[in-house]
Amino acid sequence: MDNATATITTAGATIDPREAAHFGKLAAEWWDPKGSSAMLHRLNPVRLGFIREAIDAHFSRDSRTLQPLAGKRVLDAGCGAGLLCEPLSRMGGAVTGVDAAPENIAAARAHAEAMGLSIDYRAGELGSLGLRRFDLVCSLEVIEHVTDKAAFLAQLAAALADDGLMILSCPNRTVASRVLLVEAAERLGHVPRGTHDWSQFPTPEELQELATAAGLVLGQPRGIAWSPTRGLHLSDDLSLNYIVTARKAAPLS
Ligand SMILES: C[S@@+](CC[C@H](N)C(=O)[O-])C[C@H]1O[C@@H](n2cnc3c(N)ncnc32)[C@H](O)[C@@H]1O
Ligand SMILES: [Mg+2]
Repeated sequence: MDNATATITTAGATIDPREAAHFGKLAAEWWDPKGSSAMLHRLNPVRLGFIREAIDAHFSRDSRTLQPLAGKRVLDAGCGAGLLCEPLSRMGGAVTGVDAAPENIAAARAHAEAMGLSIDYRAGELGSLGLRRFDLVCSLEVIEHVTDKAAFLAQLAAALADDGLMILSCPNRTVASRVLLVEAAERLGHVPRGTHDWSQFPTPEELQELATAAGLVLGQPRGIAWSPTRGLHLSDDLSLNYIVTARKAAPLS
C-alpha cells in the first residue's frame, strides 16, 4: 500500500458505548491534575520517558533534539482529552487523536486551541475514519476498554506504516493489579468507580498473542510500577501496568 496517500479502512466494531459514556462524563475534568484523570496525569512523565527513548531508537534521533517527531505522522488511538497528543505535538509530530467519546474530543480540541497547538481530533471508530497511515501509533490504557481486542489491534496495525513504531500500554491481570489498581484505587478515589473490569486486563503473554495475530512484533515490555518513595516509575516488575513497543512483522518472502 502507498503510505503517502492510501486511506485505511478496517472492519469491526471496537467501541463499547458504556465505556464511551463513562469516559465522556470525565471530559470536563480531564485536564485537572487533581481531577478524575489524576492517575493518567501521574503516568504521563513516566510513559513519555519510555516513548521518547523508543522514538529516538526507532527513528535514529539524537536525544537532545527538541522535535524528534518533525516530519512524522502520529496517531494516538483512544486519546481521551489529549494528555499524550499535546506532548507528541510539541515533539514536532503531525498528530491525530481519535477517541470513542465525542465529549473527550470536544475537550481535547478546546485545550489544544488554548495551548496554540494544531492537532487533528476525531471522534469515532478508528477503522471507519478514512485516515492515512502513521509513522507512530500510540494507544495507551485503551485496549482493556474495547469490545474486541483482536479487532482493535488489527485497526492499529492497519494504521501503522510498514516501517512505523507502535507503543501500547495497559494494566496486567494479576492479584496485585486487582488489589491495587481496581479495588484500592477505586475505593480511595484515585480512579473513578467502575473504570476498570479486571477480567479485561491482558497479560503480556495475551498481548503477545494478539499482536502476533495482527502481524505485529512486540519489543521487551517494561513495567510501570509504584513505590511509596519513587511513585510511578519504569521497572522490570510488570505486575501492575506495562508499556511496550511494537512494529510490523517482516512480510514472508
Ligand atoms: C483510560 S482512557 C486513556 C486515555 C489516554 N490514552 C491516556 O492514556 O491518557 C481510555 C480512553 O479510551 C477511549 N476508548 C475506549 N474504547 C475505544 C475505542 N474502541 N476506540 C477509541 N477510543 C476508545 C475512551 O473513550 C477513553 O477516552
Ligand atoms: Mg484503564
